[in-house]
Amino acid sequence: MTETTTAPLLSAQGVGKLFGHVRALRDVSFDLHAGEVLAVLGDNGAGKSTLIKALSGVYDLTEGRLRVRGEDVSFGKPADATARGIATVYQDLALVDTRDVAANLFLGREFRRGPFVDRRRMYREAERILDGFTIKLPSVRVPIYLLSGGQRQAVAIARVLVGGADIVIMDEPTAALGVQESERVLRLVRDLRDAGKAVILISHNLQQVWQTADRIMVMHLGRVAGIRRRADSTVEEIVKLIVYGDPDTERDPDGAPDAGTGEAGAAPDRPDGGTAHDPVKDTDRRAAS
Ligand SMILES: Nc1ncnc2c1ncn2[C@@H]1O[C@H](COP(=O)(O)OP(=O)(O)OP(=O)(O)O)[C@@H](O)[C@H]1O
Repeated sequence: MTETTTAPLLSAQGVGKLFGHVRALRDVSFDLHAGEVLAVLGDNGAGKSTLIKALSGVYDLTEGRLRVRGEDVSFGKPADATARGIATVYQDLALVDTRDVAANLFLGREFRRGPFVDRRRMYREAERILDGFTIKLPSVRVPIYLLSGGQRQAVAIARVLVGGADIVIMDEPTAALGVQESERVLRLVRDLRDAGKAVILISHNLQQVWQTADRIMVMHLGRVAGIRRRADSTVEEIVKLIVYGDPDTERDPDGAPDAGTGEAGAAPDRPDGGTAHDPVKDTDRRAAS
C-alpha cells in the first residue's frame, strides 16, 4: 500500500450530518487510497451507517466536503455516488432472489443483441468474472434463493466488479455467515484490495478486521476517535477507542446534542477549548515515518 505517495481516491473533510437536533456525524475526516482496506469500527450509534449512507449518496451532508479523485463532489442521490465509482454492498445485498446469478450480475446493464438480451454472452461473462473467486457457485444459471449466504455475498461483490466501481463500501459482509464462509468472504475483500480497489469495511468483528484491514478508523458518538494502521496498533488500543473514544477530540464547541447521548457534551469539555490533534494527520505522519 502506498498511502503517502498516491493521492486518495476518496477524501472526507470535516463531514457532519444533523438529523434535526441530533448530530449523527461531526467533523469526520479521513482519506481512502486505492489498494487498501479501511475498516470502520464503532459501537452501536457511533455513526457508521450514517457515514456510509452519506458516502453512497443516500444522505446529503450537513457540513464538510467529499472529494473523489481530487474533485469536489456532492451527492443528491445514490446514482450520483455510483457515477463516481462508489459501490455499496449493504447487508441485504439487494439481489433478486428469483433470478439467476448472471441476471443479478448484469441487472440494469444487460448485454443486448439488437432488441434482445444476449443471455449467452451474459452467462459467459458471469462465469469469467466468478471464475477467479474463492467462493464457488454451482452455476451462473441458479436462482439466488438456492445459494448460501457466502455465495450471495460473492454475487453482490461480483456485481461491484461488473459496475466498474473502484471504491467499494461493505456493510458487515459476514454478519449472517458461519466461520468458514466468513473466511472466504474476507478473502474476497482482500482480493478486491489486491485488484487495486479502495475498500471500506464496516464491521463489529475485531478479529475479522485484524485479518483484513490495512487501517482502522474508530468512530465514537459520531466522531472519528482515531485512525490507526493495523500493523502499528493493538487490539487493546482499538477497543479503548471504541469504548471511550478520544477524550481530546470529544469536546462540544457549539452545544449541539451528540448522537447517542441526546444531550450536549457527551465528553468532558477541554478547559482550554483548544483544538485537539487531528487523528488523520497523526496517522499520516505515522505512516510516513
Ligand atoms: N434517520 C435518522 N434520524 C434521526 N437520528 C438518526 C437517524 N439515523 C441515525 N440517527 C442517529 O444517529 C446516530 C448514529 O446512528 P448510526 O445508525 O449511523 O450508527 P451505527 O454506528 O451505524 O450504529 P449500529 O452499529 O447500531 O448500526 C444514532 O444516535 C442514531 O440514533
